[in-house]
Amino acid sequence: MTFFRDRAAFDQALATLPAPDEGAMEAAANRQASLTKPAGSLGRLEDIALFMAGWQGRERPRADTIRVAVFAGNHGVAARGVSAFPPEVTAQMVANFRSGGAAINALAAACGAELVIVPIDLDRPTGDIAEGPAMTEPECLAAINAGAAVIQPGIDLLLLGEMGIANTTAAAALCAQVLGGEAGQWVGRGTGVDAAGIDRKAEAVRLALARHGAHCGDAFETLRRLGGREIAAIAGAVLAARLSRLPVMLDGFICGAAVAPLARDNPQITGHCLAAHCSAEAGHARLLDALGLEPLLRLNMRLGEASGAAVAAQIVRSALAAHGGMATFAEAAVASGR
Ligand SMILES: Cc1cc2ncn([C@H]3O[C@H](COP(=O)(O)O)[C@@H](O)[C@H]3O)c2cc1C
Ligand SMILES: O=C(O)c1cccnc1
Repeated sequence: MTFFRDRAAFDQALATLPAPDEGAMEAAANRQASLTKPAGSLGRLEDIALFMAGWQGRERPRADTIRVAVFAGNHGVAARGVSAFPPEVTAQMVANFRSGGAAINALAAACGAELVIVPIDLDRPTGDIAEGPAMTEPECLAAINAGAAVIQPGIDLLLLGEMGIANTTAAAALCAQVLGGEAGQWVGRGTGVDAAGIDRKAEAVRLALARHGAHCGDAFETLRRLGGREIAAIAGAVLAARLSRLPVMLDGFICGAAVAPLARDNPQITGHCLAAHCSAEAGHARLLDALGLEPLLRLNMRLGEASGAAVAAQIVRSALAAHGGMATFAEAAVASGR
């Protein structure tokens, strides 16, 4: 499916983002104020209900149909020894997702979500970003469109995640490029590399920035040069979701890094996004801060696969259950406060 015909269509969409439905948010806020509880006593659950109301355009938003999309891609930079696992694991984990044995299978089932697995050209790893661009323009556009293709009518909330051995290195490169700072501030242990592995990651990021830094003029070019197929797909899904006013739950460090180039071009892009959690990956807290996203959870997770998003979706469900299901002061004949 071609959602974005060419890169100009992608740029155009990013430049003209729709806003949430203010009328629905106001109606939801009025409803919140009438529910049998002290004002504000459900804390961030109330904010989540208003957020969902605004993007769904409903006073009582729903989280009945939750879709989890996990994108997978392989990375040329893996050859530099930047992951604790070999690149074959990407395809092996895709098989595991399909047979139901991964963490995301269990966690998606636990939150009643439908799981969609999107491997993108696993037998064609991206170029090593330390030596050249990750993707050609058609490859990057195809990956972005593979991401956009998971958006369909009838979804209430979209959870995004990824699988791609070595993708914490690509994510660190994106962060260093877009947000600045030393490579060493953005690289972490990923799947569990040792100190020498972290040094190799930082060196790969330094080489990538030296090669591409001056050419990353916009989001598309930054994703094309430094990203990866699954990362570009996440960016495409986030942007296409926005055009349909579909709220999105971002998973961990790699998901956030996929959004960072978009946010540099248009900071409003995170408006329809929730950050599920702050992962244990070194740069994630700083990245969330830069994106202006307050994570819902801090569970010391560092898996990816949308695992954190699936856990956090339960909080959205709870928020909407309270917002939609509680009685008002008038209905319950409870005296309201002064
Ligand atoms: C068995 C297994 C399952 C995973 N599920 C997600 N990841 C996570 O680890 C990878 C990133 O870490 P690095 O940059 O160190 O390779 C990504 O595939 C990410 O989703 C996994 C990694 C492994 C090994
Ligand atoms: O933050 C994440 O999502 C993450 C961290 C390490 C490895 N894979 C994913």
